[in-house]
Amino acid sequence: MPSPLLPIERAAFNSSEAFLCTHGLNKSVSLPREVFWRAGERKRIMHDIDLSLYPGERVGLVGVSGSGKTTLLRSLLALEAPDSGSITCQHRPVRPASTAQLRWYRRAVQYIPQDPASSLDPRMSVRALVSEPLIRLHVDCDPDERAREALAQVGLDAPFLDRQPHQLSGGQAQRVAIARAIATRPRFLLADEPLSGLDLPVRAQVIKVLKNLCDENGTGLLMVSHDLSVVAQLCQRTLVMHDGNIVEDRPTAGLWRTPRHPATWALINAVSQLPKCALPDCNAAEVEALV
Ligand SMILES: Nc1ncnc2c1ncn2[C@@H]1O[C@H](COP(=O)(O)OP(=O)(O)OP(=O)(O)O)[C@@H](O)[C@H]1O
Repeated sequence: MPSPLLPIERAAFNSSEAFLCTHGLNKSVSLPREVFWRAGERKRIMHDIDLSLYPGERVGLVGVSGSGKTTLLRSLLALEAPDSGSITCQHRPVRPASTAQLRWYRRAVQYIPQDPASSLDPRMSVRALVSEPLIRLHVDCDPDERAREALAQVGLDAPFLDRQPHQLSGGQAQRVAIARAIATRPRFLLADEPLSGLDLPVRAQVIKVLKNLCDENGTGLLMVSHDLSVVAQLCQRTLVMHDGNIVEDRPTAGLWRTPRHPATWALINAVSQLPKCALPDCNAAEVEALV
């Protein structure tokens, strides 16, 4: 009988077609010169990254600081150009380009920023913030109606439409940032530490919102996080980055049970206590046996 600890296995995703793929992504940067007459050395920050993201899956991207997570995320967002390799979304190439050229991609793949306090324009109302991507990306809909719908999906009711960012709590601001990202009804969300800076109860609330959204809308999620316990609560699959390489790419529960790379060990050891029932599809006793 299969263990209830095993969430969706990799093979299950392979049966459907990948939504977003990278092939052989490489990027290097120049390090500062040590002496002025010698050129600075180059450091590779992405090494031959091959990655497939499947519709509706929730994937965590973890790794210590400087391992290359943000560089990969920014490349997937077409905000940064790799030195070599390709990114495709449903077989269409994705490259940094003008807003007009990338309109199709921005509608399909949206970004949830780390810090809503600095990402939400303080002069705009929640209504304007959530409907702005709809207008900018020429989405065929009533922006006001879609903004209400997106807000309702993150558990905020209509009176919030007329508030401004300074009238929101941290958790409400992050939910507005999520509403803004889902307003275009994207197929995939790319999130950079969306829960950092939130206290534990608010974090649990936002995890629930994200999980429900992905389940109800069939939206996929790739979430960068330093915190493996957050990834364990939300993601069926985890990618571990180390020195610009993806060193593990496995179902989250398997990764916790039998980490294969020292970088994964280090991350697991950094989590002092995993909340009960944190892993998707397993019970409290099994979680306790793991930690
Ligand atoms: N434009 C740049 N010039 C020089 N070095 C860079 C540049 N961009 C990134 N780096 C370096 O590349 C490495 C990877 O950076 P990146 O921000 O992708 O890591 P990260 O895993 O997201 O880190 P963190 O978790 O701290 O955000 C780091 O050593 C960083 O200093």
